[in-house]
Amino acid sequence: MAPHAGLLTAAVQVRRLVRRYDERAVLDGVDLDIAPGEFVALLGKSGSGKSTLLRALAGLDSDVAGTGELVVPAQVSVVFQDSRLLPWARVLDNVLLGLNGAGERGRQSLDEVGLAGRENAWPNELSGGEQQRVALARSLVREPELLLADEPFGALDALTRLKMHALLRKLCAAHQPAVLLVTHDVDEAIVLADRVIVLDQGRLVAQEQIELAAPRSPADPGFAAVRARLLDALGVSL
Ligand SMILES: Nc1ncnc2c1ncn2[C@@H]1O[C@H](COP(=O)(O)OP(=O)(O)OP(=O)(O)O)[C@@H](O)[C@H]1O
Repeated sequence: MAPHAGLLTAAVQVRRLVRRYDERAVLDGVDLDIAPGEFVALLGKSGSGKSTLLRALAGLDSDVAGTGELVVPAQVSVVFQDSRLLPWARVLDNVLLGLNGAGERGRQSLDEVGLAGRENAWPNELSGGEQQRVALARSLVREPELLLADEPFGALDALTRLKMHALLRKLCAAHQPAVLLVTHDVDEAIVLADRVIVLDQGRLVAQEQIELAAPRSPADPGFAAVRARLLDALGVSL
């Protein structure tokens, strides 16, 4: 049996990934597999290397090349904390940026994120939550095999964030991308992910398979125990 048999089916395969800034290893030998369609949430203290890892997977950091193995699918979409919409382009044009002749797909994507009828709006006419919905539509219209999300709901109020959780769950069920979601919010990670991983000083130090039935809520039996284990891995004592 070849040592890599089985990994052929992984959407993401990272081995011994290292990223240094001025000799300091910010990613210090990261190994990570994400299966097709698997939703992985990444937790870690501020400065632990979460965004650095996401940027490496997004192909936005050429300096990690050659340090280890980094295999990602051809189609990768990224969503950030701010929507990064072009202010001078209408909503539909933002969704379709760079895609020719895909107007109908763009409209469908906007419908999927609850923005049917807003195709001709300008980004500054939308709320922060609506702008993030456009960013999700822009990502998903490309049918990514991997969706990378760096605190996509971090700037939203608590109620909007809950709605966005439900939306993201629905979109992931429909499109089945592999997902890596960076978040500071332990409950958000448990509610959304199949698996939660914890990064500390550039190393993956813990992981937790979330077996709780979906849709999940922090009030569910068993939720508090998972949260306690993750907080422990994060070095937070209550
Ligand atoms: N361009 C850079 N030059 C030097 N150091 C950097 C650079 N980018 C990131 N770092 C350092 O790498 C470390 C990890 O940063 P990173 O942004 O990945 O952390 P993070 O876990 O995403 O943090 P946060 O939760 O605060 O967003 C930090 O100590 C940061 O100062």
